[in-house]
Amino acid sequence: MAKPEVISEEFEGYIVKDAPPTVYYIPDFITEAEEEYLLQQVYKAPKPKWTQLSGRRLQNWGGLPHPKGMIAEKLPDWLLSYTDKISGLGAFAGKSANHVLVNEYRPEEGIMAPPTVYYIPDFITEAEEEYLLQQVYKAPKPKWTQLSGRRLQNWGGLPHPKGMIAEKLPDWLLSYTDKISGLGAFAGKSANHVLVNEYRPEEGIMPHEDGPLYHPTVTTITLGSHTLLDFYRPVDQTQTEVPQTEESRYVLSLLLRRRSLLILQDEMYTRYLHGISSVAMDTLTERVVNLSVAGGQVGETLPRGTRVSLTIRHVPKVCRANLLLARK
Ligand SMILES: O=C(O)CCC(=O)C(=O)O
Ligand SMILES: [Fe+2]
Repeated sequence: MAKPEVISEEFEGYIVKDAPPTVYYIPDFITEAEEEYLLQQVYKAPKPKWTQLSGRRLQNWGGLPHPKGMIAEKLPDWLLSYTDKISGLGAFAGKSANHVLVNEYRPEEGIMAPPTVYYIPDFITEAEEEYLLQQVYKAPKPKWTQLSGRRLQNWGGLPHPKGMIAEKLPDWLLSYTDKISGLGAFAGKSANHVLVNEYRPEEGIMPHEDGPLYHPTVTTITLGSHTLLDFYRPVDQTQTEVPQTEESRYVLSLLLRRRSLLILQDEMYTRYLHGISSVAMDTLTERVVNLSVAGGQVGETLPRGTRVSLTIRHVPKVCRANLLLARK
């Protein structure tokens, strides 16, 4: 292999041998005082600057990278002096760094996400399913919101960028949300929000992302009927030659049987869109990746009944005053 281009003479001694020839590791690049200063600045950032992921939390500086172009924001001075120093070493081939990600890992945390899909068949019993359906249909009519293709109930408060005004979950939901939180689905936090969706046959939900207001874990209890939850790659804005149909972006499906629990985390949640197609019957294919646990044969068709799903989540941003009221 050709001798790597050394970005700056003074680093020649720091090339990591046996690694791809583009790795430099520089011990004591900053002093102890600088380390302390940078940590101070990181922890001085306002709370909303942090995004909690499972296994780490992060701050994004400089703008959100996007296929169509980042809407650049000026880096704060405390970062600029370091990014300029590193750019000055030629690390970016004469360009300047304009983006910084701050990651914080506590002991036992890490970036290697654990498997991100859990499917638990028969998470609840038939009696529990019946009880939950009864409670859902006992809710007063105004609790329902009719959307095209489904109707829903919102419990726990309305998630909002400024913070959710939390409302206490009713006991019939709390026993299940607590059970799921107890499994560690929300990295030690407790679920505080439940969306109830009702789909009749031929109803569904367009491929979508759930957005940044939720902890990156979604857990779903399925009641009444199975469905297929489909995953899609987002539209690739950098690729314009070939039209990107829904079909070409389709990745895989999960069969959600009634009484099952689905736990989706991180990548599955942040990288792909999810949706349910508006059909009366589902045909199982080899792209349904959990057939062996969910039970089903490729080629089999399953007629849909009315499905009620409980989408259980943790909304990290809650208005403080109401947090106290929301507690038992
Ligand atoms: O019903 C489901 O399982 C999915 C619901 C969903 O994706 C949502 O409400 O955001
Ligand atoms: Fe969703």
